Amino acid sequence: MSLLSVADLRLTFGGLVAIDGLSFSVDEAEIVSVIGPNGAGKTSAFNCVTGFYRPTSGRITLRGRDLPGMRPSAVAGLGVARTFQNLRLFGELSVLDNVRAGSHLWLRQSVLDALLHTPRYRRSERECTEQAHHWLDFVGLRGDRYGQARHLPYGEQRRTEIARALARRPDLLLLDEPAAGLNHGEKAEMLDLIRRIQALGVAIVLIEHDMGLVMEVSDRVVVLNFGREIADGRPEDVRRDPAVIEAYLGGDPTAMRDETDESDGKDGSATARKDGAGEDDEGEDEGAGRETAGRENEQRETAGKDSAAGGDADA
Ligand SMILES: Nc1ncnc2c1ncn2[C@@H]1O[C@H](COP(=O)(O)OP(=O)(O)OP(=O)(O)O)[C@@H](O)[C@H]1O
Repeated sequence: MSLLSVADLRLTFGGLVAIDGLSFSVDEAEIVSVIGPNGAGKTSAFNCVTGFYRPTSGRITLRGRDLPGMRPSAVAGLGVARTFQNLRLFGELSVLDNVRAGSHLWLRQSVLDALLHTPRYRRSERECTEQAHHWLDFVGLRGDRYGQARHLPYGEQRRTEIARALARRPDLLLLDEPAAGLNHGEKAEMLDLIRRIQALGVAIVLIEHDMGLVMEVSDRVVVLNFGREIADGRPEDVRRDPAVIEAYLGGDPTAMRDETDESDGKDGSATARKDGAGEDDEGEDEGAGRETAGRENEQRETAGKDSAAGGDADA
């Protein structure tokens, strides 16, 4: 049985079909990348798996257990952790406390324990802090872990978010554009970190625009275009698939080469550039319109979730 199974997933927002019949599975300790142009439905798929969105139809199961309808906290409790495209750290809290927030899922203490500072409470708090240090070491955090998270450089904040997700001890980790905004050296470190997470036995679903990283690290690649799945296979097969080259890269086969050497900029992806979906191109083509709509909706979603879901910022 697969760890995660997504079958015929469909998600609509009014008349807009964000996901149109997506099916894929992820085995234990496997790395599956989900790629596609801006607005293809990648983050929406993550949101369906993690309980942030309720799919219109289709099935999502984790070790055979149905997920749709569960709250994000319940999905997290089953061993699914995620990071966000736009970082969601608690900026005012220390780096360490951000990661401790991930470990709290495992604490065995009651409100009474906390109020009375019982030995059990002190023991579990100590364990939580040790765990947080462990995961910060694991991700290779160099910055000050006692300072406020918002003062860390961007790349270090990304590592902190991954440390917090790992502190939940997930079986499945969903990483939404972990290399976005990183420079060349940081991307190489991210690749190494993803491999080390896999070596722990954790399965990873990766959304990433950096084709070099995707091709290097993935066991399988699923390609989405306008909500539809157009390919699912090994990286070397997917990069040669004519449908992928045509739909995703505008017919330019060289665009799927490792481009990490060519651009270190934020979202330095051939996809973003080649399909003309830049934010300045609003209304020029369908892709641009979808991206703009996506950003606006993401902001709405973020605002809504942050207030509605409370602790879901760390879900
Ligand atoms: N909450 C929402 N309300 C309305 N439409 C939404 C919402 N969330 C996503 N969409 C729409 O669904 C489509 C897919 O968006 P999604 O963010 O999943 O794409 P994506 O592939 O992750 O894009 P990107 O690479 O830019 O992050 C877009 O057209 C987007 O505008």
